[in-house]
Amino acid sequence: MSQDTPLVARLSTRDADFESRLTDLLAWEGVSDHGVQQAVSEIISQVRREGDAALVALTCRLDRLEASSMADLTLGADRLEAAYAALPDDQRQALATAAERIRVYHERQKPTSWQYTEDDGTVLGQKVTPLDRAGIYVPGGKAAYPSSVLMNAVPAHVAGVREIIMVVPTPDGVVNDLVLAAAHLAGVDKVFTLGGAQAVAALAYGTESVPRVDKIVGPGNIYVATAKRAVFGQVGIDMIAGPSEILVVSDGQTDPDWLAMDLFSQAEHDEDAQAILVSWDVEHLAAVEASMERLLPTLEREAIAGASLRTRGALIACRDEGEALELINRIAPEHLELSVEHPERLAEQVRHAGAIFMGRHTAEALGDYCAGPNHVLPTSGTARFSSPLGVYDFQKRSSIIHCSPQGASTLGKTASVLARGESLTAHARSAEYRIKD
Ligand SMILES: NC(=O)c1ccc[n+]([C@@H]2O[C@H](COP(=O)([O-])OP(=O)(O)OC[C@H]3O[C@@H](n4cnc5c(N)ncnc54)[C@H](O)[C@@H]3O)[C@@H](O)[C@H]2O)c1
Ligand SMILES: N[C@H](CO)Cc1c[nH]c[nH+]1
Ligand SMILES: [Zn+2]
Repeated sequence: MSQDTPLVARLSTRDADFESRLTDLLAWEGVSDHGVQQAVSEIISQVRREGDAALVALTCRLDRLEASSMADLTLGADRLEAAYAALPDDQRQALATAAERIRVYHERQKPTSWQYTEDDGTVLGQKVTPLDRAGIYVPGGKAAYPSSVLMNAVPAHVAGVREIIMVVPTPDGVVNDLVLAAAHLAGVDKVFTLGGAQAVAALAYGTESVPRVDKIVGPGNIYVATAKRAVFGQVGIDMIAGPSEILVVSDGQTDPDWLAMDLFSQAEHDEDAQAILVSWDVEHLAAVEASMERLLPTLEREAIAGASLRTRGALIACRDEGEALELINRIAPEHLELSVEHPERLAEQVRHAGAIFMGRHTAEALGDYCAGPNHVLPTSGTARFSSPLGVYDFQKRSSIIHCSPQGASTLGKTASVLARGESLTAHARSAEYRIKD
C-alpha cells in the first residue's frame, strides 16, 4: 500500500456508492480465503498423521523455534510458578485484581440445574455438567496476551472444568513470563508452546503428548479461526473470535484524541483488525482524523495500526442517531463504544454487538483487561448469533425425564399414536408396554 493512501477512509451514508463501499470494508476474506484454508487443512492432516513429530516440525518452521522434541514445547507447573513468583509487585497485583474481577463477574453467569414435578409425579428437568477437559488457545503471534489467559481460564474454573490445557505460540522462542504467571494464577493444568492451526489440530485430535480436549475456546488469527472451524464436530468450539474490531459512535462531544486512541487500541492488534468511527458531526470526524494523523507516529506499533487503518479503517458520516443505529446492527461489531451523552437510549436499540461500552469514559481497553466481562468476543458480524465467552461455554446440559407409573401410562398413549404415525412400531410398542389398562 502506498504511503499516499489516506490513513483512514472517509465514507458518508449520503454517497451513492456508500452501500458497496461499506460491504467491501466489512468483507474479511480470512476464514474463507482459499490459500489459508488449504494451508490449514494440510497442517491438520499432518498433525493427525504424524502427531508430535508434526508439531515439532511445524513449530520450528512457522514459529522459528529450535525444538527437537515435545519436551522443548512443554512447560511444567514449576516453570509457571517460578514466573509468577518472579513478577514485579505491580504486575502481580494487577493480575490478581483482574482475575478477581473476572471471577466475580463470571460467578453471576453460573447456570444451575433445575427440575419440576408434574401432578402425576413425573419429574422433568435439566442437569448442568462441566466439560471434562477444555483446550484454551491464547494468541501470541504479534503480541502476548496474559489477559486472554485469564479471560479463558477463569470462566472455565468457575464452570467446574476438570482439566484445562493451554496452548500459546512463542515465536522465535520468546516466552512471555506474564502469560505463564497468569496461567499459574488461573490454575491452568498443562501448557504447550504451540500456536496456529497445528495447536488447534493437536487439541482436537490429540497426539502422544497433547491430550485431546472436549472443546477449544479462545481467539486467534485467521489460521486459528479457520482451523477451529475445520475441527468443529470433532470437538466443540466457542465461536469465531478473529481479528479485533471496534465501532465507535460519537455525538461529537468526546475529545478527538481519546477517540483516536480508542480506535488505535484495536488497530494495533493486527493488520487485519478493524476500527470504525461513526458520527453525524462532520467537523468532529475531521478533528478525530487530525488527531489520528498526529498521534499515530507516537505508537510503538505504528506499522501494524497504520496498516490496519489504511486497509480496513473508516470514518463514517451519517445523518443522525437513527442511521448510526442501523449501521451498528448491520456491522454487529465485536466492541461497540457509545461515546454519547445518553448511551442508555442508544443501547436499548442495539441488537447486535459483542460488548457495549457505555459513555465517554468507558474506554474499550478497560474491558480488554479488568472490567470483568470477557474480552473473547464474536467478530466479523458473528455477534448476530454468538455471545461473549462465558461460563456457559464450559458446560453442557442433559435433559432429565423421570416418569411415574401414571405419567408413563399417560405419555405412552400420546407417544404410541405419534410413533405409529411415523411407522416406528418398536417405539410404539415400547411405549404401549407401560400403558395401564
Ligand atoms: N476476538 C477476541 O476476543 C480477541 C482477543 C485477543 C486477540 N484477538 C485477535 O487475535 C489475533 C492474534 O493473532 P496473532 O497473529 O498475534 O497470534 P495467533 O496466536 O493467533 O497466531 C500465531 C500463529 O499463527 C500461525 N501462522 C502465522 N503465519 C502463518 C502462515 N503463513 N501459515 C500457517 N500458520 C501461520 C503460526 O503458527 C503462529 O503460531 C489478532 O487478530 C487479535 O486481534 C482477538
Ligand atoms: N481487544 C482484544 C479482543 O479483541 C483483547 C485484548 C487483549 N489484550 C488487549 N486486548
Ligand atoms: Zn484489545
